[in-house]
Formats: sequence, structure tokens, C-alpha cells
Amino acid sequence: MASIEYKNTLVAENREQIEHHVKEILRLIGEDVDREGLLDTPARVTRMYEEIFSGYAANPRDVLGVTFDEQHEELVIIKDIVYYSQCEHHMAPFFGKVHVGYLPSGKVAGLSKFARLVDVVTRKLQVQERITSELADILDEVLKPHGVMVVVEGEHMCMCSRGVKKYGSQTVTSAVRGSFRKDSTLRAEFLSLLK
Ligand SMILES: Nc1nc2c(ncn2[C@@H]2O[C@H](COP(=O)(O)OP(=O)(O)OP(=O)(O)O)[C@@H](O)[C@H]2O)c(=O)[nH]1
Ligand SMILES: [Zn+2]
Repeated sequence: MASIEYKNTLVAENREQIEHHVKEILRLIGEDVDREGLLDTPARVTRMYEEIFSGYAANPRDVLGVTFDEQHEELVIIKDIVYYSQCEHHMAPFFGKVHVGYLPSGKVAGLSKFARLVDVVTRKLQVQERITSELADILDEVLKPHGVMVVVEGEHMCMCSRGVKKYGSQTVTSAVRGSFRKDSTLRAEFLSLLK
């Protein structure tokens, strides 16, 4: 089974380097790196990076793993898959939900694998549009469905805590492949089932 390991995705040398550089950043922003509250911070940040950037250590195409031959050729929707990612412009978190709909053509994937795929694709520096199209492309390539549609909702911390400071604004992105491109009724059915 293709599982995603969130621990030990960094080699020891890289872990040491990250700790060193985090400590340097703390010093450069004006912190006293020797005060008690910060002593373990470089190691903690490194462990957090290992988790939130664990997507670099996995191949998303392997994640769908076991697929089953099923004759169901109508809409399958997996919705409200929560994700946390980091924007590549500011390294600030953005997070929300992914919704996937697909029309199988004889091959279906285990339901949990969609959530695992979302983890691998989002646990690295990303932009929301690329998450959306990567998910659509991988599902299209691996499952070879009649069609697939991916909708991603996201709230970007780089727009809340800094810059334009617009707390609560949501970005919605979608990608369609195969029959979803041509069939507006199919898109409408998918979107109505998301409500
Ligand atoms: N399209 C897209 N833009 C994003 C995403 N995450 C962050 N951004 C944007 O990336 C842009 C980077 O713009 P820059 O002008 O280079 O950076 P900046 O000066 O920090 O921009 P402001 O956020 O407007 O202060 C900003 O407009 C962000 O809102 C994303 O997932 N997709
Ligand atoms: Zn950003």
C-alpha cells in the first residue's frame, strides 16, 4: 500500500541545516536565541516543516494505490476533504476543502486514497490553481475516468495577517477533464451535490 510517511522525510543533514537557519532567522529578526522559550524552537520548526512539506517525499501518482474494477459508471463524489498548504509566495498557510467528482470507466479508487492524494499534493509550497490542476491531471491519468472535476476552496493567510488584510475572503478554483468539459449538465449535477 502506498502510505505517506509524515516523519523521517528529511535526511539528518538537512534537518540540522534547517535548525541552524531557523536559529539564524530568529537572531536576524532581533530575538535573543538563548532565551528559554526559544531554545527548542528551531528543532520544533524543523519537525513542523518535515510534516507540512512531506509531500516532497512522495510520488502523488503512487498514492491512489489499489484500484478496483467496478462497473459503476455514474458520478462518484468525494467532498469536503480538508487540506492545509503553504503558499509559495510568502510561505504562509492557506487551507480549505477539496471536492472531487468523477465518472469511472471500469476503475475506481479506494475512498481514503483521494484524501491521501490531497495530502501529498498540498503538503509542499503551492498555489491553489496548481493544486487544482495537478489533482485533476493525476486522477485523469491514473483512473482514466470518462471525466473528472475538482473544486478547491481556500483561505490564504497571506491575505489576512499581512498585505491587503482581507480576513474571510475565499478563493474557489476548479478544473475539469474529459466529459465534464463538454457536459454542462454533469458539471451542474456535481456542483448541486456539493451544496
Ligand atoms: N493566484 C494565486 N495567487 C496567490 C496564491 N497564494 C498567494 N497568492 C498571491 O501571490 C501574490 C504575490 O504578489 P507580489 O506582489 O509578488 O507579493 P506582495 O508584494 O507580498 O503582494 P501583496 O500580497 O499584494 O502584498 C499576491 O497577490 C498573493 O495574494 C495562490 O494560491 N494563487
Ligand atoms: Zn502568499
